[in-house]
Parts: sequence; structure tokens; C-alpha cells
Amino acid sequence: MSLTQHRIYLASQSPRRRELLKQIGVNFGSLLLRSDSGRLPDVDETPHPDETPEIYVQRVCREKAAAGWKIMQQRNLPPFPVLAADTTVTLDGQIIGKPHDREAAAAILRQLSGREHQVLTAVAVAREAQCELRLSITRVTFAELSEERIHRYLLTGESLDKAGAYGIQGHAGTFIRRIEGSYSGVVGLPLCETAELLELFGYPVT
Ligand SMILES: Cc1cn([C@H]2C[C@H](O)[C@@H](COP(=O)(O)OP(=O)(O)OP(=O)(O)O)O2)c(=O)[nH]c1=O
Repeated sequence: MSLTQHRIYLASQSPRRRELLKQIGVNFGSLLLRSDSGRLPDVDETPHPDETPEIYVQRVCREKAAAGWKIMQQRNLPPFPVLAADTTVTLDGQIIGKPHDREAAAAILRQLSGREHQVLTAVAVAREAQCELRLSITRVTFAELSEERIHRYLLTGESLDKAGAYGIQGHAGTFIRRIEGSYSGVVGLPLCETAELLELFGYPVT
């Protein structure tokens, strides 16, 4: 199906976000946005010195949505709303980034072991100058993880390029002792908030 038949665009490369949107029956087109460097143009994913995790995740999400809108315009695509999201894990008020290698992933998992952390996912929809955003905050408690278990998890390869070095939807599901908030938000797209935004823009879902 060509992009012109879709009524919203998803400004994300994340297969998890695509799956979640499909799950709620949204007809969307993907804007293939990553440049060769793997970064969206115009999106600054480095936290600014005075940014709290809440402010950071919302700023990055707005920037992703705006970058998507700009690309849609540059390509002369029909102007439908652009949806974007960003996920950040926080522990003791600090942003825990994505690990770039196994050592970094192991260090993050050791920090999260036996404790509660928060997963923040912002979702935004932009149309022209309008950008509406919702923030989902989920509290997640991990079981105690032994070195052996961390080692086995790293072998699955599921840690890399994920905020917090784990994916709740995979093997790390067994790490979760307690979750309070939005499961889909932890995976990367909070569906309740997403539906609210789509409704606001005139696209009601079930
Ligand atoms: C905590 C957690 C994170 N994640 C993922 C969700 C996000 O995709 C990723 C955080 O990175 P993001 O920067 O939010 O997104 P992304 O780079 O994967 O995709 P894009 O910017 O193109 O939309 O970590 C899981 O899949 N499961 C989890 O349990």
C-alpha cells in the first residue's frame, strides 16, 4: 500500500511501536526517517544538563514528531498527523540510557536488580503547528538478578538498543516482580494515551 492511502504517519523505526499500533487497528504509514547515522535529523537525544527525565523524554518526543512532520512536507506527502514516541528509564531520578555494548548492559541490569525503577514513555501527535503530547509513567520492580542470570540474559541479545537494557516483552519478562502503570508504555507505546491523542485528532479507535 502506498503512503498516500494512510491517514496517519508513524515517525518511528521501532518494530515494537509498529506492532502496538497495528494491535489497535490503526491504519498508518511509516516515514522511514533514520539517516545513515541511525539518528533522526533535527532530534537531539543528548539530555541537556538541567533537564529532568520527565522534561527530557517529552522534549525528545516532540522533536521526533516535528522531524516527522518536516520530512512529510519535504516529500510532498498528503498532510496527515504524525505520531512519535520516546521511552526513557529512570532510577533515583537519573536517566538510564541505552547500552551500546554488553558491559554497559550488564552494569545497567546490576543497577536495576532487586529495585524499583520508572519507565517514562511520551507519545505525541503533530499536525501543522499543533503538537499534543501524553506522558505515561510506569513503576517496575525487578527481582534480584544473579550474575549468572544477567550473563544468560545478555546471551539472548535482547539488551542492546533498549532503554534500561531489557525488553519486558521478551526473556526479561521473568525479571518483573511488579508493574504499576502501562505495560504497552514499557514496551514503547502507551496504548491508552495513544488512543486519547488519536481521538483528539479525529481518529477514534476502539
Ligand atoms: C524498557 C523497555 C524498552 N524497550 C524499548 C522501547 C524503545 O523502542 C526503546 C527505547 O528507545 P527509543 O529512543 O524510545 O526508540 P527507538 O530508538 O527504539 O525508536 P524510534 O526513535 O525510531 O521511535 O527501548 C522495550 O522494547 N522494552 C522494554 O521493556
